[in-house]
Parts: sequence; structure tokens; C-alpha cells
Amino acid sequence: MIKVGIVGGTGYTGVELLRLLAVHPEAQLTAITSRKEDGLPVADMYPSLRGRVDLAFSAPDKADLTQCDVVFFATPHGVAMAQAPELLAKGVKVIDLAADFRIKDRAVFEKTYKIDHTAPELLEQAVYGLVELNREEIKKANLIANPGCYPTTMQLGFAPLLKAGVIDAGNLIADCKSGVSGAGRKAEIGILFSEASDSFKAYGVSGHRHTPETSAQLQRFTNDKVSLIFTPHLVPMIRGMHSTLYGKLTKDISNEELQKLFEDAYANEPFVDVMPFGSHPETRTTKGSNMLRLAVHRPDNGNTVIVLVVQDNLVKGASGQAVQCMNLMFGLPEDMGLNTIALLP
Ligand SMILES: NC(=O)C1=CN([C@@H]2O[C@H](COP(=O)(O)OP(=O)(O)OC[C@H]3O[C@@H](n4cnc5c(N)ncnc54)[C@H](OP(=O)(O)O)[C@@H]3O)[C@@H](O)[C@H]2O)C=CC1
Ligand SMILES: CC(=O)N[C@@H](CCC(=O)OP(=O)(O)O)C(=O)O
Repeated sequence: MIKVGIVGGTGYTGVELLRLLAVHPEAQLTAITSRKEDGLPVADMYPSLRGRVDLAFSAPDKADLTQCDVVFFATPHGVAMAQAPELLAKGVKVIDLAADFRIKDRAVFEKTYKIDHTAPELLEQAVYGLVELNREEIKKANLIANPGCYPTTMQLGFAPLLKAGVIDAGNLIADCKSGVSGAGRKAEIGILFSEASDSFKAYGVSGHRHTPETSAQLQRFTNDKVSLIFTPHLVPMIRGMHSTLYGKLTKDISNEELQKLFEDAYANEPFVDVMPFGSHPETRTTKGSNMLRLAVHRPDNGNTVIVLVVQDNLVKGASGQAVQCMNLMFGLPEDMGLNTIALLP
């Protein structure tokens, strides 16, 4: 059994890790931290876990994380970088759901997150945990930088087009919508029920921290300079993400060939569903599951290709993706513990 620690077990991605790992056949939950809920049984806070998780939360400084085989950080940016060096030195694998190790360029990270990086020596060894685009590296990794939720949709949607060289890398547009759980479990005016439940708005339009992360990763797939415009929106739902991606075609290519690019790219992927050309994927078809669905469109057979991508931000966009990485890092079947079908309606 793999002994698992979770730092930040009370947050949304933390409890999602608990939901997935409590029924994972090879995972043994060993330590779950919370600064605020030290000593409280996990199932008292989350009764959905009654009979499944019999641990109590412990304060991070009391939890002996070094006894774990792997520690997930489901914490704000800046927490994992403080503890990862010691854990890695003691042979514990680390999977960070925050951004501490996602951007290789320290200066870009510090400018984007306005945090001084305290473990820059680990940036090079960290492996970006987007399995479909980085599987072999993840298998060998000790330190995973789990991708952001929006970047997962943008990369899986744009990558096949960039790899095939059929769109203008300098003209990528992503119009993305997230459910409110994407903002985490915290008290903040903008995510109160009466503020967010019957309304719809864009945010971060002049610059969101996921743009440098996504651009740097997409740059791996083309020699042309990537230029991405990314506009996130907050939608009145709890879970779910819908990204509408626009690319300008630069090659003469048929709709069938476009569709085939995606079908070939994801033919053997258990967690990417390429729907028939012209489909309209719905976020609810991914709710609670690790599946990401996408569909290709080409309005009026013109020179714009549109890729619609949906996922559950807390599963494929965060904790499910992290467990997918864990499975690979420990030589387990990639889909172990992740085969839940989405909730409908
Ligand atoms: N929500 C989402 O859809 C996604 C989130 N992410 C990323 O995952 C990470 C976690 O997100 P989310 O679960 O939404 O966040 P939440 O705000 O819901 O939870 C944060 C957790 O971290 C703990 N925590 C906060 N500060 C510290 C600290 N200094 N040291 C130790 N523990 C701390 C909190 O518990 P306590 O205060 O009791 O210690 C809490 O359990 C973030 O970096 C986020 O950006 C990534 C993809 C998607
Ligand atoms: C709705 C909402 O607020 N979403 C978050 C995205 C959270 C996330 O996945 O990103 P990181 O891990 O990079 O923080 C936001 O836009 O900040």
C-alpha cells in the first residue's frame, strides 16, 4: 500500500483527494493536515467520508509527513515550496496542486505570483503533471507540478493543432468558464451565494496567472512564437469548466482531417473523450469524473477552428489529475481508482 499524506485536507481539492483516495485500492491515507481543524475527525467535518476515513486532521507541524510515500499539497501557492526540499531529501514523493513548480523560469514565476521562490533548485527537476502530454516523464518523477484547471483544458485542446502545425500559434484565443469551487473553500465576498449564484462575469481579463503557465507549455509543441489571449469567467455553478478555444487555420485541411488529428492524438487516452465533429459537450457529463470531453467545430467551413473542452475543475482539473500522476509514479495502472462515471442529471 502507498502511504499518502495530504496537506490542506479541508479545502475543495483536499476533500476531493480524500474522496478519490478513500476508495483507491492501493492508497492508505496516513496523515491529513489542517491548521484550523487540528484534532477534528475528518468524517465529522465531511460526513460523506464516514466509515471510509477514520483519521483526524492534524496541524501541519504535528503531522509526520516523512513516514508517507507521497504527499499531496492541496494548499495555496507558496506552501509546498517550503516543505518539499525536506520531504524529497527523505525519499518522499511530492505532488503539488498549486503553482509552486509549474513555471520553470523563476523570474516569471515570481512576477506572476508575487511570491519569492524559496526552493528554486527544485524547479528543474519538477515534472509538469499533465499526463496526456508528459506521461513518460511523470513515470520517473519525484516532484510533480500538477497543472492549473484552466491550463489543462487549453493545452489538451490546442496541443494536437499546434503539433500538426495547422493553426497560427501567434493567434490563440481561449474563452473559459469555471464553476465557483475553482476559487476554493474560503469566505470571500465575490463567491458568496448571493453574489455569484444569479450572475455571470469575466475576471482577470487584462492578465491571469494561467496565461504564462499555458503559453510556456504550449510553446513545447511549435517553433513559432505562441501568443495566447485567455479570458476566464465565473459561472453560477459549483463544479465544472467549459473552455471555447479559437485557432486560425494556416493549412488547407478538411474537417475529417481535423477531427482525425484529435482522434489520433487521444486514441489510447482513458480520460480524454473526443466527441463526434460538431458536438456540444456539457460540463455535467464530467461532474465527479476524471474525464475531459472535447469537440471540434469549424463555423461555415471557414478558416477558424473551434475546440470546445469540458471537465470537472476539481477532478481532471486538479485532484483526479494528481491521482493519475500518483498511479504512474508508483507503477500502477493509470486509471486505478479513477473510473467513476459522471453524475447525471
Ligand atoms: N479549486 C480548484 O478548482 C483548483 C485548485 N487548484 C489549486 O489547488 C490548491 C488548493 O485549492 P483549493 O482546494 O481550492 O483551496 P482551498 O482554499 O479550498 O483549501 C486550501 C487548504 O489549504 C490549507 N492551508 C491554507 N494555508 C495553508 C498553509 N499556509 N499551510 C498549510 N495548509 C494551509 C487550508 O486548511 P487550513 O487553513 O485549515 O490549514 C485548506 O485545507 C490551490 O493552490 C489552488 O490554486 C488547482 C486546480 C483547481
Ligand atoms: C473560479 C476561480 O477563481 N478559479 C481560480 C482558478 C484556480 C486554479 O485552478 O488555479 P491555480 O491552481 O493556478 O490557483 C482562479 O481563476 O484563480
